[in-house]
Amino acid sequence: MTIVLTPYWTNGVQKLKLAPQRMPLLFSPSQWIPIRRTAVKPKRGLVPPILDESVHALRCLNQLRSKDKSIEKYIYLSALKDQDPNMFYKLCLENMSEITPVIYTPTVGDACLQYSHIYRRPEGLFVSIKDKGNIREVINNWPRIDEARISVVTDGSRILGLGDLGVNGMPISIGKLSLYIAGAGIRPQSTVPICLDLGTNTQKYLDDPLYLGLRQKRVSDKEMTEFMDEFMHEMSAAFPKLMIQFEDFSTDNAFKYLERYRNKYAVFNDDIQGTGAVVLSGFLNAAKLSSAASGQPLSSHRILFFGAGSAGVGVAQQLMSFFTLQGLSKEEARRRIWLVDSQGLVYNARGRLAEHKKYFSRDDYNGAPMTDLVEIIKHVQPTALLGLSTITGAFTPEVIQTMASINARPILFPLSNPIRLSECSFADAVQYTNGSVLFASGSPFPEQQFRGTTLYPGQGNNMYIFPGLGLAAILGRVSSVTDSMVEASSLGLADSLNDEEHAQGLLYPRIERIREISGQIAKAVIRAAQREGVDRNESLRGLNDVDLLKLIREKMWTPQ
Ligand SMILES: NC(=O)C1=CN([C@@H]2O[C@H](COP(=O)(O)OP(=O)(O)OC[C@H]3O[C@@H](n4cnc5c(N)ncnc54)[C@H](OP(=O)(O)O)[C@@H]3O)[C@@H](O)[C@H]2O)C=CC1
Ligand SMILES: CC(=O)C(=O)O
Ligand SMILES: [Mg+2]
Repeated sequence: MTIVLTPYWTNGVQKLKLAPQRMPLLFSPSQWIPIRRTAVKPKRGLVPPILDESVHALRCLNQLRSKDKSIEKYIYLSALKDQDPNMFYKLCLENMSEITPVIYTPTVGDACLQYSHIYRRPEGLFVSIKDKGNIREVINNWPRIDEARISVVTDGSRILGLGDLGVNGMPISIGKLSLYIAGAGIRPQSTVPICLDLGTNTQKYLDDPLYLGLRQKRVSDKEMTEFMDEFMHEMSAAFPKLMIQFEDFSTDNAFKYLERYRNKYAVFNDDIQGTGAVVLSGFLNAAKLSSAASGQPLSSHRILFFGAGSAGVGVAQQLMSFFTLQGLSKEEARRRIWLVDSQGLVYNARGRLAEHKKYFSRDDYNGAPMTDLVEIIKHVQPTALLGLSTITGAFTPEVIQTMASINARPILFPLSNPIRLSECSFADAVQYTNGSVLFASGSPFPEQQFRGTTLYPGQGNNMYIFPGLGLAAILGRVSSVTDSMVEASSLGLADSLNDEEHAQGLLYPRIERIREISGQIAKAVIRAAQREGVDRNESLRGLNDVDLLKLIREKMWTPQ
């Protein structure tokens, strides 16, 4: 333990105090300075004579656009957020569709891959296996404990579809929280990005002299569970008002720790539940258009998942409610879903299966393993093909054409991230279905011209869900995040398409409307929490819907 000069702010004035610190001056200004600091009038002579805010926004935007490489844009925006958070979030809000792909997928994937090389300054909290037994001490170093409300926690073991990146996963926690702030007006000082360092099994990083994490293989399951139990206990003790979002844990641990903590703490897994909710929402809109074209009822849809990890199975679980909402029983809903993993079609007679695949494993097929996707499509006759496999280009022209040959409007959702791992591009989906495709991808694709018409791709990404869900958790002071709350977020999103978006055949609303949408989602989620009795903010219970929505909007932080 060392004694260091710790900066703090009082009445807009920076001061220093002597304080014991484990991590001396480890925090960037945007984390320890109250955001209102930029409102303090600078002294004469310390800024240029004419510094108009709106002109300065244009100046920042021009600087951003002058960079050729996405990673350079990421680095620029990261510095801007550190130096002038108000300007950063103002730019985000005014240019959502341009900036989201830089601070989030796909570019955040590159930022993670290169994190140890592009690293400039500390941001977020690192808790390592070496801290086991003393985790409270590390957490107590966080400079704004009382203000913390939302944390995104990753262990870096499955970052997007890029594999085990170890401590290089920190930018995913940072990026998700930037979207919480931009998308739902969570106060910046309420957010806590966390990366757990439990080692990495990626040799390239262990050999990299610049790697920022521990040089050791991942710890055993037993040691990780002991660590996680201590971490969760200390987090809830230090931050009693915090909701935790688990992000990009490898599939087995994603399911394990969600089940272990979901009834004890306010936690939610973005890859299982957030992805499930966003896909259910887009699927509800796509299925209506598909059924209108085929004349078949909504309940007759058949969904084939290519990829059966945390995301694939999480979405499959959530899509059960698509069918139960149409009046089918759970068993009937289950039978309308098929999974494919790296060994092909998932069915009981195939042999031992991972626990998370068992529920959807088919008992109506006993033949030889079926591994060819075209053959599987011909066997299943799906109306929808969803990709969560990390296999680039798995939806080949033949796969897409086969889907088009059996459906008037095939639903194709290649959802793997980042963009280079997408199962197909929007251009291919349009070309090989003759423009009939109902499309959503995990990362954004450009619109396409087809026979004189502009066709728009959807972005089926959990970024539409978690900001509103998190805002609801904070305002409703929920004790846990229930399945009904997750479903409510999905239905709230599905309902948020406006007339213009409907007319353009969109499956998701335009990202520019994210604040409005997050407000609607937050309202729906708070109502669900109230119905289930997990809300602890009694003052919201007496509000009618109009007043609740008004209050939600008033509570959103806005850059000054
Ligand atoms: N759009 C969104 O909002 C989100 C997208 N995702 C994306 O989903 C992807 C998957 O994530 P996650 O589920 O956690 O990852 P996993 O690695 O756990 O799952 C991948 C799945 O794909 C299967 N698979 C791998 N190779 C093949 C193959 N050749 N043929 C068929 N199936 C194959 C795996 O099979 P097996 O089980 O046999 O190993 C596994 O079931 C990632 O790219 C991630 O970015 C995740 C969350 C949100
Ligand atoms: C979007 C997201 O959470 C993922 O790809 O993991
Ligand atoms: Mg994720």
